Amino acid sequence: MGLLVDGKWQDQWYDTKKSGGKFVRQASQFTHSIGPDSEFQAQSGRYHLYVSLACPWAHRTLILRKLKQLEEHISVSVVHPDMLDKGWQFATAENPFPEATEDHLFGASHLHEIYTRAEPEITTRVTVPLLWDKKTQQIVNNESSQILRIFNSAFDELTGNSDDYYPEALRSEIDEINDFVYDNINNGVYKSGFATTQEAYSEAVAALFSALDKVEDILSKQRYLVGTQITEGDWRLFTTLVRFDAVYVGHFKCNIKRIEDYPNLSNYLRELYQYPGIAETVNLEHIKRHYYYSHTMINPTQVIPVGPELNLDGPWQR
Ligand SMILES: N[C@@H](CCC(=O)N[C@@H](CS)C(=O)NCC(=O)O)C(=O)O
Repeated sequence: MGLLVDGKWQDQWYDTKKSGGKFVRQASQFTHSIGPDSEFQAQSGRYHLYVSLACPWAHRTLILRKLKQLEEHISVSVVHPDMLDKGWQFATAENPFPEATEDHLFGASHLHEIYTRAEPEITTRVTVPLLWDKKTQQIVNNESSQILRIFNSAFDELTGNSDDYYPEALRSEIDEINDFVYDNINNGVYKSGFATTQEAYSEAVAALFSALDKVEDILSKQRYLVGTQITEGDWRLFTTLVRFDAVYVGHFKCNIKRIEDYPNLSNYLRELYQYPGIAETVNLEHIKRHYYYSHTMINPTQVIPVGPELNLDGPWQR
């Protein structure tokens, strides 16, 4: 784990000293869009997505890529789940992992090489997801929430798929629930797990479970977060829920309850997991391995728990 400073890799864990033990997530640096008004046009085969199957932020983009039938238009490289002293690395013949790949574009050994290829003097954290433009050799975007919006609509003419996960009429409701879910749940699990003081941890975990209680209540009255229609808000929540009982309960100490203990959240989770195409985007082997093996500050033995038994394929009722 580390970051690039002036284009040089530095091995360094998140610095929580300045923030009283709290984990503060940094803003993403590349925020271009794709479309007629952009230098980045929607073209088949032009873009490449770098992801980790373990990462909830990258997972969202894989879900939209699948739902919007973009797989044949946007190629993908999948990093190895072990994110160690040089950050995200690619699989190699000596260091393979099922479903992890090499860097299909440049044969790089680490993801930070892709960032410095775009900007040799860059100072940044080296995160997934990352959307790369093969034509201009630039990074288009490394902010998952924006990549979702790009995938939702920018390639519709190419694919003929106009399914809309951010419909105009629901935008303000989606924005509102997204902000709440992001701050308290998506990022809330990280704020709990990466906290380095009791106070910071206790505060984050209380906010997390109060938010889960609120979402449980919403889902007791309606099928999806903003009503009867599935939207990006649901997919953004899903990628945290599907990791929760397997990793966040134990590794991040988010253990007041499990998702399985919430009747509506657990049924909703199973419904979304079984939505056509989604289960194949979920890789629990990468998920468990990444968190338990990479975060040696939290789990220095790197021992990966065997359980829990999950029931994602079980029946659901909504
Ligand atoms: N704001 C980014 C966050 C992405 C992110 O933090 N990804 C994690 C993996 S789950 C990462 O690559 N972390 C490496 C680091 O922070 O050094 C997004 O949503 O796209």
